[in-house]
Amino acid sequence: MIHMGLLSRANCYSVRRNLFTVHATSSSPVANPIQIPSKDETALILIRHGESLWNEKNLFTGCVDVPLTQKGVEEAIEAGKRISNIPIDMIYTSSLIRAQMTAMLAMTQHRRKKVPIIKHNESEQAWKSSQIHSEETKKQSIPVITSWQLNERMYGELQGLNKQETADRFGKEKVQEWRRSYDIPPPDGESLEMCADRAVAYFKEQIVPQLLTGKNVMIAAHGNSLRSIIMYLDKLTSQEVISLELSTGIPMLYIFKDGKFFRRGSPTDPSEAGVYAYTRSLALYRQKLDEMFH
Ligand SMILES: O=C(O)[C@@H](CO)OP(=O)(O)O
Repeated sequence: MIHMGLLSRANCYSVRRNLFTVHATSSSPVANPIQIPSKDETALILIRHGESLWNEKNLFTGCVDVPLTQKGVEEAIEAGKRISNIPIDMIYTSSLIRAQMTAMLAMTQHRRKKVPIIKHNESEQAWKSSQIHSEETKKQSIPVITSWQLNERMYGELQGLNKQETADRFGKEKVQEWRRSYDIPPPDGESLEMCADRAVAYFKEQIVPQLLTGKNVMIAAHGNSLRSIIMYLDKLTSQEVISLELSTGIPMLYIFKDGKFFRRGSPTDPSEAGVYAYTRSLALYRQKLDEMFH
């Protein structure tokens, strides 16, 4: 049992990180600590970007394109170590720099040392100009596809506002409703449902076909675009998704087998790809810690 009163700030942080890599319910421990998918399986890694400069300042960020902090850089490198043994054939990121930085920094740690290369798809000319003309070199590279559909939920008129000040002004409940409810959008912004309409559609149309052809995929994206994808993968209800909280920079692993997704839960040590807080009690615990330190 953890006594929060006894925890120093530093301890709390590490407890929080460990807490969110442990799944409190279902999935059994993974027998193989390296978690390499077997032949008829492919890996899907989801990772929320590391801490950004606006996460640090506690500002609503949404689609504003803010880079990582030093801590975010370190989180991305740490995440890379956790997944360094898992094969990756394709990377999808949002069009925002914090997700792209996270993917690239994580890949610096990968055992296979393949080169992640951004495929410029903004125009036919850009695509053509970035072609590689050696099959051998292609084999040693990992295509990185960037897409706005994986961007963070657009936070509308809240973008740039301080989260605490907004809660003081509009009330904690209202702000929590904007931040976590499924279908209530913040003023002039996207609800999670609206974000899911583009992110999950993109996942089904673009990413699932890659998994079906045997490619191992990593997605580096955002708190809410990933919450919507996880909601789809884990068949969470609009009520359940309210409690789903994603920490920055913790990679999560799914195995795709026979057309189905299996979440790899309960990692056997803290250096492995983990899972996020899925239970209401863990989410509430995290909220308490957030309130203590923000
Ligand atoms: O500000 C944002 O864009 C998001 C993620 O940092 O915030 P929230 O925690 O409300 O989803």
